[in-house]
Amino acid sequence: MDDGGSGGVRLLVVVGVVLLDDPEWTQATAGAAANKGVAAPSASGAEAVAAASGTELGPISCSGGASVAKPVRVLLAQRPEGKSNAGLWEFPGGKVDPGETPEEALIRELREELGITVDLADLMPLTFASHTYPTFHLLMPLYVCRRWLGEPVGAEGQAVAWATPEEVSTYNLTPADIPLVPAVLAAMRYGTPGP
Ligand SMILES: Nc1nc2c([nH]c(=O)n2[C@H]2C[C@H](O)[C@@H](COP(=O)(O)OP(=O)(O)OP(=O)(O)O)O2)c(=O)[nH]1
Repeated sequence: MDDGGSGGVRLLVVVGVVLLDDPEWTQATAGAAANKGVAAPSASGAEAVAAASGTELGPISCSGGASVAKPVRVLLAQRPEGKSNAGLWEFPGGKVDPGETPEEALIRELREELGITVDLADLMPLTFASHTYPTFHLLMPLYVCRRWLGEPVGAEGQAVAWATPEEVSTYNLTPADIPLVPAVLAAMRYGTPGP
């Protein structure tokens, strides 16, 4: 088959997640989460991650006794030294192993990388990345998740940070992730269908 003269491409399938700490969603579904025995992200946990990663929390200020709503935030992970794209930020996830579905791979990666447990029903497809790197072509389905069990930490030593919509574009993202930003911001600002 004609491959366009490129000599063939090595396709790498990776899954990623837009993990959202969404205070409005958490309030709206706290009962449902409790019924399922699955914890929605707690503010204290998110604050702990932010503190550990040196990230400033978004504005939680009080004026005349009225509290200002906390912003929705997305979890970004920094690629460690010694790996490709070291120092750049990405969405948590990783490669799909042979015999795995993308969702199985993502659930496994999130347990290994962040120490959290995610239910298949809480993974909503958002968009995908399709990007040519020098040695492979990356195809990455990107999911949204607003509910998980545990507090996300950089379980493999990687830095993690919670970013507000305004902060997302201040992070140096991997080249494949830059075109994903509008869809991620849309999910943060306007929500996505699903649980
Ligand atoms: N998980 C994840 N990977 C991404 C993103 N953007 C992006 O270019 N990638 C690339 C980086 C890696 O080459 C590959 C992910 O594979 P991996 O998470 O198993 O990475 P790895 O460091 O173990 O692999 P490698 O770079 O050593 O080959 O996809 C993203 O947002 N999330």
